[in-house]
Amino acid sequence: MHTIGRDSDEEGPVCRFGNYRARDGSEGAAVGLDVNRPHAAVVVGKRGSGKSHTLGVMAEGLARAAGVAPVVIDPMGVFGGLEASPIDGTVHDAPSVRADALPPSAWPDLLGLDPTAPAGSLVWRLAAEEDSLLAMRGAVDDADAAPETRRAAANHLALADSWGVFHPDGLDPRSLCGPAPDVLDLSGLDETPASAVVRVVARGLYDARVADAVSRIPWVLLDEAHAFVGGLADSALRTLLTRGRAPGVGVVLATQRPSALPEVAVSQADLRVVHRLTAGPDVSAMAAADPTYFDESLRARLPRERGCALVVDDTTETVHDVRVRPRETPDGGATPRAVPDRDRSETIE
Ligand SMILES: Nc1ncnc2c1ncn2[C@@H]1O[C@H](COP(=O)(O)OP(=O)(O)OP(=O)(O)O)[C@@H](O)[C@H]1O
Repeated sequence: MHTIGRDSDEEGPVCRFGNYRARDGSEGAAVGLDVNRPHAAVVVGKRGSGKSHTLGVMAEGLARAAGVAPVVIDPMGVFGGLEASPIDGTVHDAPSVRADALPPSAWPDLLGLDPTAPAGSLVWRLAAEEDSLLAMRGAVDDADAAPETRRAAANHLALADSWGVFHPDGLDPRSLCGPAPDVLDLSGLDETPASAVVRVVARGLYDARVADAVSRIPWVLLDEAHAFVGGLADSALRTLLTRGRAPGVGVVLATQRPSALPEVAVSQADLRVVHRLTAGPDVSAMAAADPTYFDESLRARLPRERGCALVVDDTTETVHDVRVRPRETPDGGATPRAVPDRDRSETIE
C-alpha cells in the first residue's frame, strides 16, 4: 500500500483510505494516509461529494491505528455509525463542558455582550471569580453593580444555562484520548453553544498535549467546519492548525465552502483532500494554495465522481487521484433517495 503524507522510507501507523484511480476511472493500488505524525488536513467538496464519508473513513482508519485518539465533532449527527462493530466508538449525545474551561474573556462574546459595557464586564468578572455557571448565576445578585446591569447579566447567564452545555461534570478533553473514536453529537445545539463545546474540546486537547498529560496523539475531525470559523471556536481551531503539530494534535476540517475558511486553514494544511467542487470562489480558494509542484491546474484535475478526490500532499510534494474506500460502519450521512442507488449516476454536477 502506498502511504500519502510521509516519505517512502518512513514507517508507522497508516489509515487505510482507498485506491488510486486512473484517468480512465479504473482502480489501482491501495492508498493509505500517514497517521504516525499529526497532520493538519482539509477535506473539501460540494454538497454530496463525499466529505462526511471521507471523514468517517479517516475516523475508522484512526481507530485501527496505534497511538492515536480520534475525536469526531459531528454538527449534523451523521457519525453515530462509528459506534458499530468493529470500530466500537462512543457517541456523546448531549456533550457538556465545564463553564470554567472557557476563559473569562470569552464569556461576554459567548453571550453577545460588549466586554467594555457594564453587563459584559460584570459577566467577565463573574466568570473569573466563579467555577460554574450555577455559581455565576448565584453571585450576580450580590455583585457590586447597578441593578439594570445585574439584571442584564442575570438574563444572559440564564440564556447560557438554557443551552444545557455547561455542567460541573462536563467532558474533560483528556477523557477523549482513548483508542476508539469519541463522537460529539452537536446536532441538538445552536451554533453558539456548539462553538463553545468545540472551543473547549479543541483547546483542551492541545493543552493536554502541551502539558504531556496524554500519551496518544489526538486527532480532531470537524465536519461543517465553516460554521465554526469566525466565532467563538475560531482561536482554538487556528491554534490547532498553526501550532497543533508541535505538541502533537492532528486536525481535519471538512467543509463544502473552502472559501469561507480562513486562508490559514488551507495554507497550513499539509494534506488537502479535494472532492468535486464547482463554485468559482471555492475552486479559487483551493487553487490559490496550488503548490508549485502541481504540474497542471487543480481546476483541470478536479474529480467529477462522488467519493473520488485529489489528495495534495505537501510532505512529499505530490498529488494523488484517489477513490475513497467504502465505510466499515454504517454511513449516517447517506441521504435518502427516491431513486435506488443502482439507478443513480455517481457523477455529480
Ligand atoms: N467513497 C465513497 N464510497 C461509497 N459511497 C460514498 C463515498 N463517498 C460518498 N458516498 C456516499 O455518497 C453520499 C454523499 O456523501 P456525503 O454525505 O459524505 O457527502 P458530503 O459531501 O458530506 O455532503 P454534505 O455536504 O451534504 O454533507 C452518501 O450516501 C455517501 O454514503
